[in-house]
Amino acid sequence: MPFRIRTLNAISQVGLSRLPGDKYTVGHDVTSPDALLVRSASLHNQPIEPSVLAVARAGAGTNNIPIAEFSKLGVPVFNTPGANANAVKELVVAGLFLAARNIVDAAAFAHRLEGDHATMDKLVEAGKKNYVGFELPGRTLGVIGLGAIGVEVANVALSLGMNVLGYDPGITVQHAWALSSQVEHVTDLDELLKRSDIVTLHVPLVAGTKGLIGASQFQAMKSSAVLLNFARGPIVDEPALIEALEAGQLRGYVCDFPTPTLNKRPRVVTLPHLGASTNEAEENCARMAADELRWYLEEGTIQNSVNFPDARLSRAEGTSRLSISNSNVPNMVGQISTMLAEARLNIADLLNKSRGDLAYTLVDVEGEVPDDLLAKIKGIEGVLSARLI
Ligand SMILES: NC(=O)C1=CN([C@@H]2O[C@H](COP(=O)(O)OP(=O)(O)OC[C@H]3O[C@@H](n4cnc5c(N)ncnc54)[C@H](O)[C@@H]3O)[C@@H](O)[C@H]2O)C=CC1
Ligand SMILES: O=C(O)C(=O)COP(=O)(O)O
Repeated sequence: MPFRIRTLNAISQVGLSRLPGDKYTVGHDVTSPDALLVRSASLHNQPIEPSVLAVARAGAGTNNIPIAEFSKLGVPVFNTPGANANAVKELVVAGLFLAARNIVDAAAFAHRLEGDHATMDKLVEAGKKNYVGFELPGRTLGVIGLGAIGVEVANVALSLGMNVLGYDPGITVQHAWALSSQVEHVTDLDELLKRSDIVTLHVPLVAGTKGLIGASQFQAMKSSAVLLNFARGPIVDEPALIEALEAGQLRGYVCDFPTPTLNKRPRVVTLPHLGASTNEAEENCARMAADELRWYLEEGTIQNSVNFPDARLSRAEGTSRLSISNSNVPNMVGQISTMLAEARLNIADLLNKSRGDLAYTLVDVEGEVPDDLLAKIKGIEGVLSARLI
């Protein structure tokens, strides 16, 4: 039976082509899916179908996915780290210039001009003084969040002649290696806010980052500063943002997330969530997400999950593979191996990995695992999901 994958959002064909037709049925209208392949569509407040074994987000942010709910059901959620970072970085660089040169308002002014050549020339010369900007070299950029995107933004800003401050209490070793040593590491968010001419956000939207930039952060910032938000709308407290703009505490706001309140506001530029919308990024993300699902469905391999540990076990020949998700509590492997021993099944290989409250076990068993034994394993207290591959 082919695996059934339901796609939500438009997923690049380049990625979908990694799911061969003889093994996969893929589409928007696939019923009883084994897996969901999603971009930004929200899975919150939707029933989780019992057929779902895995979820892949073709992209970075997983705030549209109820990860805790999927964890309780033993369902890994995958994302595609770094696959769209260059696309976002390029739009953030555009955002720096949009802000520094008043490009959106200036272009709108030019677009509205009417008359013959001579009239327009006069209007241009009279109007351009309203759009005088500033240059980037020597200005300070504060980067909040130094992950795949933040690191790229910080490094490119140095090449534009900017001074760069970086803040990320949870920076990974891998990203610290990729970050230029010329980026000044700041451990106090307020210090970054006080010293920056432009602040750019590159953190995920989670409970701890909702409203990360609020009234007191706007107070800390220079009144001439610009805030860029290509991460997620709710990371900035919108009422506090409006107040800061109206009180002259903030020069401008450039973001990727239009809202009814922000639209058409002076000194606010909203783009329609375009950060990852390049052919290259869409292909990278879709390819990676499709591979992650394929590896998991066909081999039980876990790579780039946001809730489960990485797990890979080379397959012992002539074996049946059990893929088991369980609570990270003592004696789970003991109970599983006892059941296999009682059924006179020999274990050829076994892998057990944990992450937080969750653990994942792959067991290669010599011979066939009967359905009633699989049902018994599923019935062990603490086993969240189990299947035979
Ligand atoms: N506009 C768009 O189309 C796109 C937006 N995004 C957004 O950008 C976010 C970041 O993406 P990546 O860089 O790929 O993710 P990432 O996981 O590589 O990096 C996120 C970084 O933020 C840091 N962080 C978390 N909480 C923090 C806090 N309170 N203060 C400072 N740093 C904190 C983490 O330690 C991590 O290093 C995504 O979660 C998503 O929301 C991502 C891709 C496209
Ligand atoms: O990867 C992310 O976090 C994004 O925000 C990209 O969203 P999208 O896939 O373009 O809907």
